[in-house]
Amino acid sequence: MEINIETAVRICPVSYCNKDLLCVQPDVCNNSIKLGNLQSISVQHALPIDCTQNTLYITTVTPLMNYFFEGCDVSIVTFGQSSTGKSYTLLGPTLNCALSEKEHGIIPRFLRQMFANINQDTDKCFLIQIAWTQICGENVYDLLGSGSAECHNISDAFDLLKVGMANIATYAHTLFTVTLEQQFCVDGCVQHKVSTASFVDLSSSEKVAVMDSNGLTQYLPTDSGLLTLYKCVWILSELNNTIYNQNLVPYNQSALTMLLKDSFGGRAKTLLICCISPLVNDFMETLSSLQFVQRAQLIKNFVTINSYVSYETYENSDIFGLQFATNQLFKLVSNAESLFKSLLGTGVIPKAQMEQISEWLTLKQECQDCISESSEPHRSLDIIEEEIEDRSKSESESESDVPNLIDLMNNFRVKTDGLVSSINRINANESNTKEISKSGRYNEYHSKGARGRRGSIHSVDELSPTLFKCDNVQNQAPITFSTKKDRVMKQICADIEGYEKQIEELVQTVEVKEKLVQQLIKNKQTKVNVRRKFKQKCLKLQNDQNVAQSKLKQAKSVNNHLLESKLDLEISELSKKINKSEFIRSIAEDDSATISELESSLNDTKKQLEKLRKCLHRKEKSKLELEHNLRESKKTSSQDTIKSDVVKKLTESASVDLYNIKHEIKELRKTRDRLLEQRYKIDTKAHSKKLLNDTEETQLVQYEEAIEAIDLAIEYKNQKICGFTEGAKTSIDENVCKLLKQQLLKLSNEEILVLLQKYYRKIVDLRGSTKKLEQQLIQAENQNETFQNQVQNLSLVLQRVRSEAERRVLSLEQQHDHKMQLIMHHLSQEGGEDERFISRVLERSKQTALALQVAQGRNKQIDKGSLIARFTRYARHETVPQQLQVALVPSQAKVTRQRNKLIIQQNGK
Ligand SMILES: Nc1ncnc2c1ncn2[C@@H]1O[C@H](COP(=O)(O)OP(=O)(O)OP(=O)(O)O)[C@@H](O)[C@H]1O
Repeated sequence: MEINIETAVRICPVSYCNKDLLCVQPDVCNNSIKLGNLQSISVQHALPIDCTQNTLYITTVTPLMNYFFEGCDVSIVTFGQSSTGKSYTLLGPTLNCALSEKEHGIIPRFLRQMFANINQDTDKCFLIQIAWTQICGENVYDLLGSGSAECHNISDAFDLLKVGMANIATYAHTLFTVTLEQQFCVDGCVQHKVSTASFVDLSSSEKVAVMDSNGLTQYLPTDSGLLTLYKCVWILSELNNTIYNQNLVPYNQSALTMLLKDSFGGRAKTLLICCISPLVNDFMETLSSLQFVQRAQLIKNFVTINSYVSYETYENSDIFGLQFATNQLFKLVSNAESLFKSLLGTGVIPKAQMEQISEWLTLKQECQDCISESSEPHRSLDIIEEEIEDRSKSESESESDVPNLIDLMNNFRVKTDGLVSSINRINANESNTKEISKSGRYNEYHSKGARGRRGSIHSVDELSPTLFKCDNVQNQAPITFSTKKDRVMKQICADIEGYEKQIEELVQTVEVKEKLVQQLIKNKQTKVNVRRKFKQKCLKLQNDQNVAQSKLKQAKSVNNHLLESKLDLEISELSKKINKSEFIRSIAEDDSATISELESSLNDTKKQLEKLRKCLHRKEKSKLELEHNLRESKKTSSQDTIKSDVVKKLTESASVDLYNIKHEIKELRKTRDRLLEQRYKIDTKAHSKKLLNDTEETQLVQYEEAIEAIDLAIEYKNQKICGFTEGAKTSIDENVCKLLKQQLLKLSNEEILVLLQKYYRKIVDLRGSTKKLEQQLIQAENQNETFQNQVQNLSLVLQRVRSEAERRVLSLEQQHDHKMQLIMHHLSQEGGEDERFISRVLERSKQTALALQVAQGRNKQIDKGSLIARFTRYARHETVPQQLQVALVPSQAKVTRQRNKLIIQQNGK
């Protein structure tokens, strides 16, 4: 669509109104500018002298928005003398005043309208990128500091505007671009439209008067960019052809014109806004600017819609759907964010809700930081995409080979189980060894207390109750936390190992494929020679056969039986030779298709390799991060210990008479040690016999409870020493406690004993079931870990089997091709077609025919798990020619196929 550059003229308002000093007047009705010399210049939009920013935008820019959303590039260029309002027209007065919407220039208004349109259109998916550069002479600088930036909403865009405005230099041309990418579904296909809106502020420049070819004075800018633009505009305006001869237009002479190529004589819909001064003193400048406008409006641009359709598959459409949904969510979130921010500003919201809102805003910011980490928006989405892709690929592969895989998996499971149980045995031995070391274990009792439940049994000299409390909380929480982290770390390490192995496999496969491709390419010419030679030979033999046949006819007609039988023999010999030659021609077939198939398979493998390397890189990064976290948490805990030590010293310094209580504690500790010894005896028995009888269990509980009671007593005394008077908080109501005490006092000794026995029995039961539950939990955890190991091992082994199989196929092909090459080379030489040699070739090629058939089915590996099928076909002895079998690496296992099942047998079994 050819469209002339559209022009608008805006006259800069002056503060005084002495009409005698004004040299231009807009004729709004006729869209012309009347000059003081009575000359009149027609333009598309002669704007009134008091034209507001809004009127200018609605009259000139709004129609461009439709072009933009249709997929056309649009360009708005402001041009004119210094201080005539070019920047004011595009942006508004200043950074701060730009906050007043009334004063907003074209760019903020355009952005606002664009986002309003986008928010209304729920059927499309949009992607917006903003860039802002300034051109100083021949240098181009980025004003945003980040190249182009993705924007999700108007506030993102305004933030960028502010960044750019703060960086603009005084005498520089600026180019602000908004790129809009739209995607939507049409008849199951995805339609894409990509359009760019450029906003160019051409800086004014000093002018020099020059005489043109007609003897008229022209004022030309001294700025190299503007001068080249003048030249381009003049040339373009003189060319009448719609398809301009690009070589005639000196776009390449300056950076500015190269950037504006599409705006002047290119594919954009362009609006040129000329800002002029009405003052008599500025008349020559005004005239010069209007002459430029006159020239520019003669230029025809070839406006095109930038759109294309991608025929994405169902899965890809789904991805598109997901992207679309994500985009919508982004919009919703940003709408909510603006709403919340404005609500916060009003100050009328109750405190609790204010807190909720600010929490929401913080969360949103955290999410955004995650997504746009290192200026790579949607980076995490990419990762997910790749990983899903990988997984779905392997899932779909496994679906097609389910029966085979089940056999394979069972086989590997047995191996893995064996490994796991042997590891368990080793672990069990280790723990037994630990138990045997009595002193070690006994010390453990001392430090941990009964069943390790209490960490409070410290000497008074060591610890205060307050610290004990801190210790208890602080020691436990990080342990679980770091254990979790350790697990994650373990998983990451396993993943890294897996990726490294897969990469190693693939690197080997790539090497083999590359070698084969090179070999095939190298041998191509020899095959061409053989084909040509044997084609000629066939023709010659057919000729001889025809001659012999006509002789035979003659012999038959004269009943010459002797000649007849001789000729019959000759004809059958000839036909045999023809067959042989045909066959050799066929085995020297053109393998261009094979080469291209192999090349594309090579590319796929390389891509896969690249993906794996990326995954590995990501895992290594996560590992480093996690290691850093672990170091940090260790640091924190050591800081806590230091803190505890300081408090401890402070407590120690308190002057309290402790002697008596210390003595009591000593006594209590002695009793506790004796009880611990008894308890240890039973516990050792429990470990050797595994199970205790009821009496022993009761004894154990008795000891434990007694130890716990002593612990409490020691703890209480410790608290007393440290001046911690508040008694242990109990959940039982004080009145209930009193009541209970009264009732207990009424009981006789015997009754109390019975009560205690009942209490102990209950405890024993509870402990028994807790023990069972604990054991079950440990078992479940172990099982879970075993399964995870199995799955990981299986997928690795499967991957290795696949890669090995593929390499084996490739190496077979390589060997086969090498042999064929030797044969072809011989055949292509003079005298190489002697009978004995050809017969040998025929014999060999019969044997290799099946291998060739398989080789023709190359690249199936990409179509899900058929690689395994190929592998098994090769491994079957009856299908592999004998010569090639010798060259085969002896296989570790024999793989056979029965219906849909793969059966793997170890050699010699
Ligand atoms: N139409 C207008 N209404 C109100 N103020 C205007 C208008 N045009 C220009 N101004 C004011 O005139 C001053 C100069 O305008 P501006 O900086 O936009 O000119 P410019 O052509 O970009 O100048 P330069 O080429 O030197 O960068 C600014 O203070 C601006 O606010």
